Amino acid sequence: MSLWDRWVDAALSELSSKKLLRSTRPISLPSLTPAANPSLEIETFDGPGPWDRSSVEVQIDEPTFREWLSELPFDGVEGIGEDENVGGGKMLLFSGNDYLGLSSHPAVRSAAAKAAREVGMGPRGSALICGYTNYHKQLEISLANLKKKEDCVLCPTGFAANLAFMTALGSISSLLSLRRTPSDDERVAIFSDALNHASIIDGIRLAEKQQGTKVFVYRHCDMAHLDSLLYVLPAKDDQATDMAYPPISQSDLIGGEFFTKRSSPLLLCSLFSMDGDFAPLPELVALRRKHGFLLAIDDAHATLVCGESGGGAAEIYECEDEVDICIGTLSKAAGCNGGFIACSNTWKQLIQSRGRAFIFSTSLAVPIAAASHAAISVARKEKWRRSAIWSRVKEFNSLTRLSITSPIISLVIGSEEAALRASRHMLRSGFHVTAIRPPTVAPNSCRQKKTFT
Ligand SMILES: Cc1ncc(COP(=O)(O)O)c(C=O)c1O
Repeated sequence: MSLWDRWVDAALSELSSKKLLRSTRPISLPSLTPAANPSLEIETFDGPGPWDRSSVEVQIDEPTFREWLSELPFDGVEGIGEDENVGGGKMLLFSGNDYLGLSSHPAVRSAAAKAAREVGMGPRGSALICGYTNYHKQLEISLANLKKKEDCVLCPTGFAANLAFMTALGSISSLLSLRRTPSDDERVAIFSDALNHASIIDGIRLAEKQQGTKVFVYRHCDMAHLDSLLYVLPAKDDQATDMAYPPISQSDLIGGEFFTKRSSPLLLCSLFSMDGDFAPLPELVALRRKHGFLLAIDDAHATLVCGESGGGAAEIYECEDEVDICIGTLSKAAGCNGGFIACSNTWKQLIQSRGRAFIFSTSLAVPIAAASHAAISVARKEKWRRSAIWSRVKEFNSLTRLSITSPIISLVIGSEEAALRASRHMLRSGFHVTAIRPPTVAPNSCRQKKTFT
């Protein structure tokens, strides 16, 4: 049992003694959809069908298109005259995150439609009150299997999943310092990549407000910097550093052993949404073995896209066992909506009892849970979808001689004006690509972000 497992156990005992431990009890709805009845077939195909077009083809009407163009700078050549037909109409989406095109898959549509017909949206309430059903449970099981974890917690969005995890994490030291504000050396040291997604950053800010954490930001993907930051933490248990994990005693929990290099969680995106680069997971795993931190990844862009069975970035590097917590979203390659945290049973209990973004939010509508479950099954079976997207990455590299490593292509252009001008050119050529600019990225690194879907 790791030190973190012991702390989570101790936090759960504390919650239990205060009668603050919460758990979900599913409401049983008629199980006529594949999400609730796994024996029902999910339709899959050996190659793309006409439905795949509808996930990338969108329609923009002319007034909207005209207004949009008028907000973008042009260099004289491209002025729009009052009477000029600017186009609009059909455009190809190069800006979405529906990497496998599952939002329009027949099995996903049918699961959502059947669930809506049978049960409507499902009980509207938070999961702890009445919003958790057999459909949600089924989805949690399939996500836990996909991520090779004991269990899973569903949240309304991926953003909420990061907030819920972080507040649960931030509650540990306050719970274990027994109502006192945790002293400096009782706080949990959180390590975060400089280019982490806004939801991780906001989650960390919330955790900081709970006064039980201290944050260290390391330079983007810079493992030497991370290693050096992990070393500057006071290691009070130096004689124990060769042990797999030092034994924990009551005085460890209460009396100031928190802020050691073993007590730090590390949070990062596995695939960074703005740069399209992967976190160096093998190096992180080596550092985890050296320092013993809790490794939590946000696998939002890699889930269903990476790995033989779509298990995400950790599956590529065969290090799923070394990832303690895997957070993700159902709004990208699953083509649906919602967030999740794949974790151990005990972490699930803690998140359900302390993760405010989980506790105080209405749970996913049942048709979304049913559709997401169908999307995961399809993505696991239709492996050709993953192969197709990775061959597009290879093709792009050989055509452009650029070396992108994922379906997210980030072309850094520089100034905001230049990025907007490039967007205008793409829009007029029929490609829906928007400029990414501050506050999403730094002022001088505005870019065109394109995604292969
Ligand atoms: C890395 C990352 N994490 C979390 C999220 C949030 O997911 P959701 O859209 O489901 O809230 C996103 C994108 O939206 C993301 O890119």
